[in-house]
Amino acid sequence: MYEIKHAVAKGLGMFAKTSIPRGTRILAEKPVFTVKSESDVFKAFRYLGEGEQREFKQLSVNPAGRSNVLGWATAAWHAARSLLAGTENGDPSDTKARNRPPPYAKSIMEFPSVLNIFRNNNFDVGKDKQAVFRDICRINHACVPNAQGNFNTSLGRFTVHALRRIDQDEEITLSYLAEHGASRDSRQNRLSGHYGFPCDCAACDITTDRGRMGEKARQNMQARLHAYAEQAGEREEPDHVAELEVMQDMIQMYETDGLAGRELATMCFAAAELAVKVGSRDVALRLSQKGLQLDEDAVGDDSPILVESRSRVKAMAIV
Ligand SMILES: C[S@@+](CC[C@H](N)C(=O)[O-])C[C@H]1O[C@@H](n2cnc3c(N)ncnc32)[C@H](O)[C@@H]1O
Repeated sequence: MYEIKHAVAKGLGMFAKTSIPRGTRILAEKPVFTVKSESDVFKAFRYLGEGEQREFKQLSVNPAGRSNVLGWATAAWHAARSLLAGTENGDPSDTKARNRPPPYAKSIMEFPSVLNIFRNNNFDVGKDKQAVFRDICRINHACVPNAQGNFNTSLGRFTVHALRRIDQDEEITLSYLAEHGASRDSRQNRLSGHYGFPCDCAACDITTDRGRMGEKARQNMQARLHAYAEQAGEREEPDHVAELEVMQDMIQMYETDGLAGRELATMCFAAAELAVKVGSRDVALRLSQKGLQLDEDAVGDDSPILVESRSRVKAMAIV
């Protein structure tokens, strides 16, 4: 369904080899390794096989990232700790470790580049863990992505689903951000600050009508949210009708901009709950069905996330 090839200035990227319908599971990949914190990265890396280490080292490096002096010092510290605590001469009670093959990477000097690659390529897989994947790590970011990645705990794999139809030869994109209503500046700051790259996606290109319209819609929405929050602060009781209107406008803004996926699904469920509170059962039904469809497209019907969303809708008792 996909191939990995050059994506101009972004390095490599993942492209559709055929037209991919909305909701399709494009891939379900097992992590190369999973860690709970950066200090475990070198250890995890050392226990990869030689081939896997080679593949890991071919993932993209971030020259502008946190490879500064402090970064190198932190890296060296983790590496030294990992080598000193190494199980070669380490804890004799760790029987699992004794049965493992010897680690391949032994040099502290290797660690800064390992950490840089990890930082540039890890994905959250829930329970405060991060993982690195062979193919998924080649998927570039877009602020209005056409696919979404989620960790499916029952499969033990990270899945990527098409959020809309993806045309043949179109680049498959994910969003590295958790929320998408923010202005271009704040998205750019977050992506440069956290991931070290200036985003060049279509939504960030304000030289085009598409980019400008999306930006204007976000700014209007933020002004609306701000005004609503100020009014709400002055009220004694919450005004659920006004709140529902704001949420519906926000949902509409996301949809008009081409955003879909779990964030929008969650907004639909929250708005449906408000609609139940104000007695608009039809609105609640429409919003909750939309939310379930968005979730199913983003995670697939074997995902525990969808099971949870279905229970959330069931608890609204609207059908
Ligand atoms: C997880 S990797 C994605 C795959 C990478 N392009 C490669 O060659 O392996 C993340 C890196 O890709 C590049 N990248 C991803 N999305 C981008 C975007 N929207 N604009 C510019 N660069 C991007 C950045 O260099 C970023 O640090």
